[in-house]
Amino acid sequence: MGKERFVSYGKGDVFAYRTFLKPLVGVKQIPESHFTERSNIVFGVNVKVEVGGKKLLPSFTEGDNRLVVATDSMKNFIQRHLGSYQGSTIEGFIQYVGEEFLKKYEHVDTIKLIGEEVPFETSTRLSVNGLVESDVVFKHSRNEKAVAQIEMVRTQSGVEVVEQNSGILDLQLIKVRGNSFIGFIRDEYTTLPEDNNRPLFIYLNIGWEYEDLENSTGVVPNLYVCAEQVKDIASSVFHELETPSIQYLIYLIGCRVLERFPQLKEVNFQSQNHTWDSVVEDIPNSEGKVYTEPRPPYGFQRFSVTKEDLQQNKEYADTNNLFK
Ligand SMILES: O=c1[nH]c(=O)c2[nH]c(=O)[nH]c2[nH]1
Repeated sequence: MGKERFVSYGKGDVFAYRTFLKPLVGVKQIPESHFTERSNIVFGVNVKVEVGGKKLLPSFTEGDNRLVVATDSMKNFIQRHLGSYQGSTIEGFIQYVGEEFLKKYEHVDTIKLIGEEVPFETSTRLSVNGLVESDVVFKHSRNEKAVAQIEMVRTQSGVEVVEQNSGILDLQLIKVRGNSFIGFIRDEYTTLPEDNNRPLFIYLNIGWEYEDLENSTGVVPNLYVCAEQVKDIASSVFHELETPSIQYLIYLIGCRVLERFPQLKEVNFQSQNHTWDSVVEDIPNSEGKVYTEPRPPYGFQRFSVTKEDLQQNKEYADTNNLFK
């Protein structure tokens, strides 16, 4: 038997904004973060949907559109379901859309949804008590954003989730001192000098997977992992560590995330090195320097950290008195 042919189609950049979605309150507090809740006064999401199934084959091979749900209708389906969604998270929303879509269109066997946050930050306003957060004006943010993905298949008994993950995209952090990169292989190809004090600028995508799928939706807020908190863990660990490399930094960030959130089974990383190039090394009476953008190309790392890593790292930390 040959491999079954892969058939799918869908819609990208389905933007949907909901005002006054149910707030996410009651999340666990962690020492690395001030974050307490998401007001969800503005909830923005950019969804990509992809559906598949054997019955869609004739639409490709015969031009038979009888079982084609127009991708335009998929867009409407997603947007209208944001109006009826009762929860508070992107994960919960895309799971709801997936379940309802497979219920509505019985000839569709699989659905994959990616939801990227369209982030809005709070802004301040002047009140009689001084500066306070506005509850009506928000600032469109071009910084990092939360993301979630779910993949579901129809089975004989119902619908099964075959993959779920959450994450944060495009987190960009600069640490101005306390970073080295030394001790790497020096041979006939090496031109990079050893550096005891580099301005380390990193781009991070961080993903995480739950032990138990149920916890990913935020229905039990205390067991939901907020991207805002993972971001704060990343910057906190970056601050604490005299970084010998990005490789070791992301490993320790992963261990800390797993320590704070035992409901996760894995944390994974895609990092990029965008360390600035030096232009002015010595400024009189100043610790400062002048830098510019690095020349291409850029370096990158991919790594996943699991519970076993956390255990090993704990033993190491205990014997070396780290994180005290
Ligand atoms: O943190 C780093 N890891 C590397 O593997 C590497 N390679 C390189 O040229 N610079 C860096 N920095």
